[in-house]
Amino acid sequence: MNFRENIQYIKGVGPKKAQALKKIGIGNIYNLLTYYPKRYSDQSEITAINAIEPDATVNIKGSILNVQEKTSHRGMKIITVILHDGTGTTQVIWFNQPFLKRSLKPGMSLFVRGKTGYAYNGYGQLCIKQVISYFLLDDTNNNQCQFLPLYTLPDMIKPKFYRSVLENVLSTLDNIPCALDRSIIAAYHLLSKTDALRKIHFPQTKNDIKESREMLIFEELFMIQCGLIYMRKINSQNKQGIRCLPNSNLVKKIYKALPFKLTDDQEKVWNEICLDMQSTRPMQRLLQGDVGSGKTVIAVMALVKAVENGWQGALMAPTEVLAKQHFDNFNKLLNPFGIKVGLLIGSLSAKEHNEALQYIKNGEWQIIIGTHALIQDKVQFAKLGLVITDEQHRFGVAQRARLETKAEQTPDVLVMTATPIPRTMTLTVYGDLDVSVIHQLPPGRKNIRTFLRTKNAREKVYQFVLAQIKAGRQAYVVCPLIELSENVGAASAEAIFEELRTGIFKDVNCALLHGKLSAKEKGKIMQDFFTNKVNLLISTTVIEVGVNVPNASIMVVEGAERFGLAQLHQLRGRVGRGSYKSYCILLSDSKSSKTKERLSLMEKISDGFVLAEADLRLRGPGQFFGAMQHGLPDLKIADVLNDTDILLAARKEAEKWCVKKKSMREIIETINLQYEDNFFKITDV
Ligand SMILES: Nc1ncnc2c1ncn2[C@@H]1O[C@H](COP(=O)(O)OP(=O)(O)OP(=O)(O)O)[C@@H](O)[C@H]1O
Repeated sequence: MNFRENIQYIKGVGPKKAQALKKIGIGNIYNLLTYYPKRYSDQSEITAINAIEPDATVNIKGSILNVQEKTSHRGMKIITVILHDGTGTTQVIWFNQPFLKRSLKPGMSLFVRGKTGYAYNGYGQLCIKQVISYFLLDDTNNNQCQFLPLYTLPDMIKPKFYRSVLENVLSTLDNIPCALDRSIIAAYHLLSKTDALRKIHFPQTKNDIKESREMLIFEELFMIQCGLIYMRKINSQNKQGIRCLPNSNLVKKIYKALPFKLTDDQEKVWNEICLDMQSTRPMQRLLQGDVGSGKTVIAVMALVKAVENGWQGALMAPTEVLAKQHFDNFNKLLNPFGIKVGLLIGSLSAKEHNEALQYIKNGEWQIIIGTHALIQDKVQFAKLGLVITDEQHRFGVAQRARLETKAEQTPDVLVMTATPIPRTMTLTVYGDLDVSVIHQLPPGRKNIRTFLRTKNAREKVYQFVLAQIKAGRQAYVVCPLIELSENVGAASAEAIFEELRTGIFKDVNCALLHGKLSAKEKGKIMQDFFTNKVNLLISTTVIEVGVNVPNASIMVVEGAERFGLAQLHQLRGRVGRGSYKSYCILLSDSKSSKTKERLSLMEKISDGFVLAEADLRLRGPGQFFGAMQHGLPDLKIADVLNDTDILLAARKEAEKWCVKKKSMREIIETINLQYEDNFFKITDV
């Protein structure tokens, strides 16, 4: 069987349905097999119609008494089925699926899983308002299993059809590539891959679901670990890295010129980096440190070390605001020592841009700070020896790799992140890197006092902000994006800006910062904020990463419920960066007890790692990972938080297997099949 065969050619699919399936990532047969059910509906758990409660998800079974089609005043087709089960009758409502009128007939028996609510018809009857899945009970296909797999499918693809396609493919399944060797399958008492795939899609018992999940989770985590270990091996063994000498004059002078003494953690990390840079093995290191823990100074020292050894160093920041900030700070510190620092960002004029390219190419610039602009094809370095990416989760692994390829010899790579990543996840996300962590904050930092308040307290909160500003401090007000689109977010920030600027803060210099502004405008506003010309900065999350204004001591977050904890912690890290007592006030009117619980963790926990762990537990890895844009392929079935035991076992096996070159070929074939060559891209085995 050719697992890469286009799904379009499977019996019954055709071009239109294939297109719809492609949108959810199913382009070929292998994708189809590994598109796993989101959940299972236990069909034996049937709710009697007279026991239905509002706002619940229920399974009901009954016979159809009547099928009606209506058109709403907005032109939407509504199909209403009256279903009777001996205890009572209820309506089941579908929108815009007029074809149901033909397939559902009085007298037929129907299974429906759906959300309950009150009908819009004015009589307020309880009904099934949102159908999740349904099928006719006389349909033998569906009657067979107690556990009905539920998939997220496009409207056009009906669950019944989808299952028939799957059944068709599974019935002819042979020789499916499996990353796990027979000996691992036996040692861990796992199902064979073929059995696991059959049972995950067509389980007969609860145990089938459990066993098939175990096998597929093990295989998935094993593949990710093999990929990461292998990438690291290729980087470290086959490539000759550059070798720096032990620290000499320049590094020592700049170390002395720092306005503070490094913390013990900073010292430890600096030593680790020095050792990496002094070895011929290319450095591949992740530097994790909580917000404000002082990672930047470590980056500066590493860049200087590269320069002292005759190399160029590049630092790639996630935003122009941040690149500019680093550029200004680095220049202040390094210019007196004759080190040339340059800036390459998208908003340079054509002339400046060309000059920058020239200076990078001829080696005049020794340290180059930039954004994504650094990875354009046009950028050529004279002698790139060190690549630092700041906030790597905003780039992908692939982008990091692109910057590395701009060097003739394999450069040293340092990835910095302020997103505290729980330990179990570091292994999954950054399994290809060595890890250094700065836990300590610089001395003298005061805890940022955090409060959760409702909108009733808003007036009082802003009075407090005003008092702080009058005392000479600066403040941030962060507004959420209403939709995912930055456009809409700008509108909401705009409204708050207008309200504050013309109201309570009418005598204060306010500015509005959001993603719709040009990079130049953004730069100007940030400059005015750095120099205290602007006292109150109203902003969307553009300011989230890295901005360092020690005089800013208070932050108000509007609509705090819209942010994840990790993100709130990042935002909060913008204050408390100097010696002033600092505050973060979260405004939220959310009624949800879960949301309140989540936000109140911010009041209690100041350690970013502890908070990230809590966030992960509350929101689940999907959203946590989603927000991080980690650059790894989405896990198809494993959940790194709950599957920690399997993760550790898989890691152990992966380490053993990656030593054997011969067996790696098969594993990598499966990896490339599962992730469609778009993550690991391993060809050279
Ligand atoms: N050892 C130290 N002693 C005193 N102050 C320090 C020390 N290290 C760094 N700082 C100062 O602490 C502030 C935060 O440092 P830095 O910007 O490097 O943090 P960061 O880890 O990059 O934070 P973020 O992730 O939020 O960008 C800066 O003003 C910096 O000058």
